[in-house]
Amino acid sequence: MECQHVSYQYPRQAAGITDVTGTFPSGQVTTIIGPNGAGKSTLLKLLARQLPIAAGQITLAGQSLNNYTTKALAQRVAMVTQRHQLYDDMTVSEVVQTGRLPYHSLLQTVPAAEVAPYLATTGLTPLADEHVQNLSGGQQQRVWLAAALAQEPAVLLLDEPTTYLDVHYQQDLMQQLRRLAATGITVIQVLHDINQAFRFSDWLWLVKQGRLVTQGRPADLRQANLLAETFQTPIEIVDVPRLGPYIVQVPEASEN
Ligand SMILES: Nc1ncnc2c1ncn2[C@@H]1O[C@H](COP(=O)(O)OP(=O)(O)OP(=O)(O)O)[C@@H](O)[C@H]1O
Repeated sequence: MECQHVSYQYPRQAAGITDVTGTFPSGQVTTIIGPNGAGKSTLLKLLARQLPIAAGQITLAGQSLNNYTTKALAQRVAMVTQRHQLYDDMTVSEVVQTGRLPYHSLLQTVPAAEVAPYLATTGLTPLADEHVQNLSGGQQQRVWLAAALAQEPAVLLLDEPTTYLDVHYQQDLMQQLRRLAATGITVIQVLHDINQAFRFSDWLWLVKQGRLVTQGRPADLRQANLLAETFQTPIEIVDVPRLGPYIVQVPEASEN
């Protein structure tokens, strides 16, 4: 997936995305990082075609995103959604069945057995008949992931997927995303934890004020100055035994 000179502006707002050109390597995990309000979620929405680009082009497999029919796009691009009230009365299995809609005409015609593999890979098989509203935040997060995987997408988009997860499940999810990427899925996520981003990504996008500051491999972007400039806060990189380089935010020079 690629962005070429992509711009977008929210109606009657100065904020948006300005002239973004960059790549999301196939079969790899790309993480978009940057300060609050930088435009990370907006970028994901543009990649999912949930917002119309004002200028430039986004391409998927060499084709403009705009050339795909809604159904063809849903068979290729899936966004792991945030919690949605619409799903409250549905069972886990039913929500995951919605992910199969791009391949069927009606939800009623999606065979329940078709979602078994997605329930299994997300560890949800024992919860298949539970109502989504009765699950914990972390379990619900896995339901949204399973529904997105049921779309059999080439590109999987995730906006802050670790939000409701404890440290154990955060790590679990990051490893699962790496495994999905190894199967050929292009994973594109937004994370706030920059150390997690550096540790679990193949490729990083640094965004600030609606622009792509730079993109590259984590090892190449792990620079205190670059990160301090992007996040507007003093940053040092320290070496943690058994973990390696770790990015820490340090007090301003005037603080004690
Ligand atoms: N629906 C909207 N209408 C108008 N402006 C919006 C809308 N959504 C976001 N914005 C503005 O666009 C800019 C980018 O927002 P976006 O949510 O993409 O940033 P972000 O990098 O994901 O931020 P955060 O890290 O805080 O989640 C912000 O200035 C925000 O106020």
